[in-house]
Amino acid sequence: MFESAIDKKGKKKDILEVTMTDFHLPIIDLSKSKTHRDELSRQLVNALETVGFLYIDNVEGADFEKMFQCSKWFFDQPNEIKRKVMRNYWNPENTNLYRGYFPVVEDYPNHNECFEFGRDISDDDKDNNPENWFYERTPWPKEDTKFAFKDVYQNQYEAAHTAAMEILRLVARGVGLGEETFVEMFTDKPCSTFRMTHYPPWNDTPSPNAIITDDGKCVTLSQHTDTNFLTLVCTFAYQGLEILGADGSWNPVAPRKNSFVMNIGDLFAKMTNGRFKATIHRVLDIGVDRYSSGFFLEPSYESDVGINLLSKSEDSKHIPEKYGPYMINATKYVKQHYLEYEGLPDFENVREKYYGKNKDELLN
Ligand SMILES: O=C(O)CCC(=O)C(=O)O
Ligand SMILES: [Fe+2]
Repeated sequence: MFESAIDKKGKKKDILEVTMTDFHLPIIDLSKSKTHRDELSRQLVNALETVGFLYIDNVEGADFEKMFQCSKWFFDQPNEIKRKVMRNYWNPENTNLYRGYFPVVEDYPNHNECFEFGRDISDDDKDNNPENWFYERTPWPKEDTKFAFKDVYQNQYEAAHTAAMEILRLVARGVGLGEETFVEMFTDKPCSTFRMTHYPPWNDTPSPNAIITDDGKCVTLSQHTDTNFLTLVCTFAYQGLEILGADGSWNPVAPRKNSFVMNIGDLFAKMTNGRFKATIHRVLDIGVDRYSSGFFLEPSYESDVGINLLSKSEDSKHIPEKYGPYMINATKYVKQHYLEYEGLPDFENVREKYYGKNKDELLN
C-alpha cells in the first residue's frame, strides 16, 4: 500500500529496526461512539490521564491512501513549484507568512519539509484584522489532472475536525461534564492547521546539528510537546514516532494502518490544570523517505484559554487570556526553538504585553 523500503535505484536500504517492546497504546474505535459511548469515554479519559497518546480507528471520511498519494505528489514537485507556495520567510517574493510550504533547512536539527493549511474564513468577515496571519489564506500549488490535492486535503481537514469534536464530546462525558463543554471554542473560526510532512532520510550524512540518540539513531524531528489543543496524526504506518515514558525511556509507536495517532498538546493540558498529559515525542530517521499528515486542532483566535475547562462553571474569577496571543507567546518566546514561527510578526505586541520592561531579557 505505502512506500516500501526500496530506494529509487531499487537498492534495499537499511531501515530502522524497531525493537519490539511490550509498549502498546490504547485503541479507540470511533465507529462505536453511538453504541458504546460510556466505554469509549472512559478509555479516552484514562489514556489522557496516563500515557497521553492513543490510536483512533474508523474515523469517518478519512482516506489515508488518497492523503498519502497527494502528499507524495506534492513533495515530489520540482523546487520551482514549491517555491511558489513557500512562506515569505524563505521566499520574499511571496506574501504568505504562515500558510503554505516550508523547506528542508540544512544544518537544522530537524530534517523535514512541510505544507500547512487552515480553513478559509469568509471574505466578508468584518472582524478580521488583515495582519492576523492565523487566518491567512492558504496558497495552494498548481495541480495536474491526476491529483486533486486541495480538494482531498480540505476534505480530510473536515473529517479530522468532525472526529476531533466527537472525541471532545466523549472526553467531556468521561469527566462528568456536559458533552458540549469543550467543543464551543472550535465552532466559530477555529485556527486549526493541517500539516503534511516529508522527512527525507539523512543517509550517511546527518547535519552536524542532528540529534543522535544514545544508541546511535538520528532524530529527524526533535523531541517536543505539541503546542495546540489536540492532534490527530496519520503516520501512514511508518515507524519512527517515539514517545517518552514517565520512566525516561523512549517507546516506539507501532505502525497501525488506517488509524490516527492521537495526542494532546500543551493547551489542553494547561486548560485541565495538568490532569490530561501533553506527552513528549520525537521522530527518528528511518533510513527511507517518511511521510505523515497531521491535524492540529486549535480554538478560534478570540477563545478564552485562561479558563480551567474542568471547573469553568464555578470559576468566574479566572484571568482571561486570548488563544492567539497565548500561542504567539508560547511559540515565539517560551519554546523559542521553532524555526517555522521565527519570521512571524508579533502583530499583537505580545512581547511587550507579556513581559513589559523585562522584554529585553528575552533571547528572541
Ligand atoms: O510525523 C509524525 O509521526 C509526528 C509529527 C509530529 O509530532 C508533529 O508534527 O508535531
Ligand atoms: Fe508533535
